Amino acid sequence: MKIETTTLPDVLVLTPPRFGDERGFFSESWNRRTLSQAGLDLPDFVQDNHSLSAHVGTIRGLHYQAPPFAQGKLVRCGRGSLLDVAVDARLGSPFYGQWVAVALSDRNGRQLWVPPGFLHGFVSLEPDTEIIYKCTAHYNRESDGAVRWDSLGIDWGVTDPILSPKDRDAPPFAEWDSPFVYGGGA
Ligand SMILES: Cc1cn([C@H]2C[C@H](O)[C@@H](COP(=O)(O)OP(=O)(O)O[C@H]3O[C@@H](C)C(=O)[C@@H](O)[C@H]3O)O2)c(=O)[nH]c1=O
Repeated sequence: MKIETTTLPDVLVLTPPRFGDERGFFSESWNRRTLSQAGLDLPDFVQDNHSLSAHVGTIRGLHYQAPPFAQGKLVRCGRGSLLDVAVDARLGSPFYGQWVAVALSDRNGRQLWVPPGFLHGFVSLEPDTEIIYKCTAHYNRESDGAVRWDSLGIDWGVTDPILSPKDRDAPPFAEWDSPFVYGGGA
């Protein structure tokens, strides 16, 4: 298991080994014990999500659930490729408003750990891109929120993305009241 840091210290890139043979490959996409032995103990996961973005340039994000339903997410790409983005939204954090973008694909097998207190979003880079992610809290519709994708200077590589109505109407980061507090156990 390869564990890499990013420019945001709490956001990590995990790459489980793949065992390739003439059939393809085998990989343990999640193994609590292996991660723990590597020194990383993530919170418990209670929900797995899977979505398909049919077209290149689909952006989903930037999303969050407010406490006490804040979610940490372990994200990977099941098919195609995507640019996955995490934004530190914890008031008082030295990295507040900073973001990291990591390319995840079905080829590179990389996973992004997005902790609670971070906004999450992605753009699809290929048709029929599938994202799969484990969550540390259940979906709670009333706590679900979004921040405008283009309000943080993130280089998505697209200027006219496909968006849901919710994401099109989301407030810009500067006009949004973050419910997350640094060190507040978001
Ligand atoms: C997120 C979610 C949605 N839904 C329902 C609500 C709605 O009817 C339908 C589609 O929801 P959305 O438009 O919010 O789906 P989507 O835009 O894909 O939202 C997701 O985006 C990524 C970036 C995330 O990080 C996720 O946490 C989630 O916010 O699915 C659930 O039933 N459970 C869930 O956990």
